Amino acid sequence: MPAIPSHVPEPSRTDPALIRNFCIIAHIDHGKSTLADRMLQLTGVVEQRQMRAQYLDRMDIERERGITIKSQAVRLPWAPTHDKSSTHILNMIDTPGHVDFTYEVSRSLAACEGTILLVDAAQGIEAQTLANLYLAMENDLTIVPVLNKIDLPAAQPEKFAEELANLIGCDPDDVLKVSAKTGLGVEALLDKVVADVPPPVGVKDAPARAMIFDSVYDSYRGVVTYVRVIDGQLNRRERIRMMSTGATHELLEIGTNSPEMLAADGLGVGEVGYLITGVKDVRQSKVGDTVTSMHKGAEEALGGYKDPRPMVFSGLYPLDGSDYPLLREALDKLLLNDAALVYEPETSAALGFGFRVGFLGLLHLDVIRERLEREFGLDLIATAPNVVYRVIMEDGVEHTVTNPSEFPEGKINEVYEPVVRATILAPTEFIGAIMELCQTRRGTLLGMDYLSEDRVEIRYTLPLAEIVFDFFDQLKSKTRGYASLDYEPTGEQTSSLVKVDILLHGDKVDAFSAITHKDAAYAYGVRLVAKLRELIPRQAFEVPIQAAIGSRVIARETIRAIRKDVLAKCYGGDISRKRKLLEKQKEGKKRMKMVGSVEVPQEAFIAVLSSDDSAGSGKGKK
Ligand SMILES: Nc1nc2c(ncn2[C@@H]2O[C@H](COP(=O)(O)OP(=O)(O)OP(=O)(O)O)[C@@H](O)[C@H]2O)c(=O)[nH]1
Repeated sequence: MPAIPSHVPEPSRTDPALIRNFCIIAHIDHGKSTLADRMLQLTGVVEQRQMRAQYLDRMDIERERGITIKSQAVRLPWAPTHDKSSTHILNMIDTPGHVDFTYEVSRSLAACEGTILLVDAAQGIEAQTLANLYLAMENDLTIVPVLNKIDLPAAQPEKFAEELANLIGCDPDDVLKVSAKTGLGVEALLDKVVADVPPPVGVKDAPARAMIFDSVYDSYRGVVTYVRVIDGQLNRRERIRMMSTGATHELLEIGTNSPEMLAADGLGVGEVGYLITGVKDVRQSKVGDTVTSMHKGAEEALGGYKDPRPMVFSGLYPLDGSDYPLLREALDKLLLNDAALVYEPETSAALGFGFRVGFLGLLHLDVIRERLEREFGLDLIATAPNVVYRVIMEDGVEHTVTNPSEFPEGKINEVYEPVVRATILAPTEFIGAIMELCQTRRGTLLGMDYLSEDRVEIRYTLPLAEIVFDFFDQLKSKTRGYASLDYEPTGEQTSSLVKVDILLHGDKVDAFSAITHKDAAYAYGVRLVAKLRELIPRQAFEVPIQAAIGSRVIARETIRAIRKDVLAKCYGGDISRKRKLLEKQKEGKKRMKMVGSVEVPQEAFIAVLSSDDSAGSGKGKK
């Protein structure tokens, strides 16, 4: 491993000609984090003994699941092999690979001039490789194609080099072949980044403009904001202005990450680093916003700022009602670090007090839920995830529905649901199975391209609601795990959607209301009613369970009555035994929820909401 270069240029005074800003885009598990680790090691910024796998993924959940959620930037000094005297500064921006976080990927790309397109040499191009490649092309980035994992016996570097070369229009020989695991070829890759990625261009004497590409809450220092300076410079202690809100802050600290924070006097053209202003909430320092100086600042923001918009909603309820204040506190804390999270209090007749929470997608939902349970010790029930509907009434009044039980009654003119453009990559033998699945999910075929003889890219428009449930699991099982999926929101469409209510003894159970396509309503009703009949114990009176659209019942089951006499067994006069039985019954009652006049065990709610074949359970992540 090379030693740390003796001369590392001063952060604020780096000549832009020596800077290379790049990121790594890859499909999940193709080895981005491992490659980043190797680069940290080779450039000497992390010493061998401090090295731990996935150095840049700091959150526990990221580490356990092996996924990157928050992007990070790190400054790597590198003197290319052919000229050891010119130390360059490579700013590597690690981007999240998952579809829920596409907006963060696109911001990270906007902070770079080049990107490493990393593809697993045993897998080939996958859906996210393509999605990210298109994003990189839109941003005019120089693309450095790389095949990873060439140490694997199953690797087919020649075949996939051809595939990659066809895709981006280069020579197969220009595709670098590396092993992020062993380090083979990684030095050559760093040299190629220096040679191929253009240095940043910006106007040194112009008013400062820096783009925020990440913003992270730190419990000691407040919000740490990651920026790329485009024009001018930002200096320590000056007052800065956030251009989307006009808010001004004092720049308490500015510096670079190597990979730990290193304070500097300022950041100049093309540089990547962090800012600390003492703000306590990432919403005050939004990804995509432009930072400028308060005095003689820039007039025009850098384009592209967009507020994150929640796509999927779910109700979160504490199992133990007395945990409600704790849940509120926990959500407030997570909000500090997550500008995409939205929530508001909600009450459910069946589940009590809780929150309706909005997420970017299913992975985001899973991560938040897991953090609430793990970091705050909460036991939660989550209602089936649903998308956001726009309902226009006959009198022109418009409703935005984020909770199925609030779907308006009365005369409805039109219902709009969000749609996505989905890209599926798979071996050609599965084309039939994939098309069948997409058709049953109300998909419209957009097109199909062959990437090579045996791999195909299929594009569909699909309602988001059909994807958020178990689509990905189904796709995987129908293609023996070979298909990959990516999707991006593309707007909305009108659909024949109805609300199905579930009634217990005539009372609606709000937690089970669902919005479905009218053709799927009957199946949903029948399934839920049958399941509830299995799960709800017999009561002292007969209980009908019905599924209904408005006042029209579409499915029905009945729980027959019993006379529940726990003391019947206690013939004779053994008082202590009687007392024991009565106490046991009292304990059981505590875990019951009353829905109208019916006692429903909490387990029944959990079983229905968490089972795979209900209206969806959040298991469709990738
Ligand atoms: N054999 C071999 N395995 C590798 C190589 N690079 C990465 N891996 C393994 O591939 C798996 C995925 O690697 P990661 O670096 O976590 O992948 P990633 O692309 O960062 O994944 P996300 O963060 O989820 O997007 C890990 O088990 C790595 O050990 C390689 O060059 N050779």
